Amino acid sequence: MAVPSISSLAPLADKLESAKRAAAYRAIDENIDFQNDKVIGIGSGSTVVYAAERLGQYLKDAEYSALVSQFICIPTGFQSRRLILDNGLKLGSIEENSAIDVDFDGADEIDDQLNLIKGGGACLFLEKLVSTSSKKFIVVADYRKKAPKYLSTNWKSGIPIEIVPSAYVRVSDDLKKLGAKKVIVRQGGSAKAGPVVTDNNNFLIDADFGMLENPSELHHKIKALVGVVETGLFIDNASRAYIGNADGTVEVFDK
Ligand SMILES: O=C(CO)[C@H](O)[C@H](O)COP(=O)(O)O
Repeated sequence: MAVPSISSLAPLADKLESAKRAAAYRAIDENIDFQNDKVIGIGSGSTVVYAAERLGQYLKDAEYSALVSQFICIPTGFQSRRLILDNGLKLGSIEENSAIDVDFDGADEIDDQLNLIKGGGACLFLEKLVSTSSKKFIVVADYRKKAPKYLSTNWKSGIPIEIVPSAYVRVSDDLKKLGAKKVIVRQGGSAKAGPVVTDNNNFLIDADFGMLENPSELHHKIKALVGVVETGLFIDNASRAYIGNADGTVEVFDK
C-alpha cells in the first residue's frame, strides 16, 4: 500500500489531533534519508504517535519496505516501545545503538531558539539520552507549544526534573534556594497513591521558576544539585521543529 499523501488525508474530528498529525507526518517525510539512515529515535507523548504511524505506513509501502524493515528504532520509554512494536517496526536499544541518525520527539514548550521544556510525560531522561545521541533531533508539536519568546510562558507546570527518590527533600529545598516559586514532587493522582515513578525508577519534581530568560544557566545550576539525574530543559539540542496549526498548515523552524 502506497504511503498516502498528506494532502489526501481526511481531517480528524479534533483539530488539535489534525495539527499534531500534520506536523508529525511532514517531519517524517522530510527528515529521513531512506537510503542512508539506519537508526531512528522515537520519542514519547501524543504527537509522536503520528510519527510512528507514518513510519509504519512507509513500512507497508513496497517502494520503502525493504529499507524501513531494516531501521532500528530506539525508544524513550515504555509508551514509545509500544509505539514501535505496534507499528511493526524493529525495536532496538540505546545500549547497542548509541549513535542515532535522526530522532523525532514532542515538546511541552519551544522557545524562539528551539530550546525546549520536556518531561510532561515523565520520560525526560531517556528523551534527552536519545536526542543528544542523534545527529538530528526533530521536534513535532502543535500550535499550543510555541512560546512567544521565553520558556514557561505557556507551560505553567514548572520545569520537570528527574531525581533520585531518596533526595526529594534535599533537592526540593535546594531548588527553592535557587529561586523556584513552587516545587512539587509529581503525584500519580487518582491513578496512583504517592509519587509518579519514572521508567528509571526515579521521582520527578516540577519546579516553577517563572518565565526563563536564560534557560541554559538555570539548567546547569539545577543539574549541579546532588540528587538531580536530569532536567527537562533541552538546550541547544533540537535541530528543527514542525509545529502544526489548527488550520492544517505546518510551520517549520530551523536552528
Ligand atoms: O516530553 C514529553 C514526555 O516526557 C513529551 O514529548 C511532551 O510531553 C509532549 O507531549 P505531547 O506530544 O503529548 O504534547
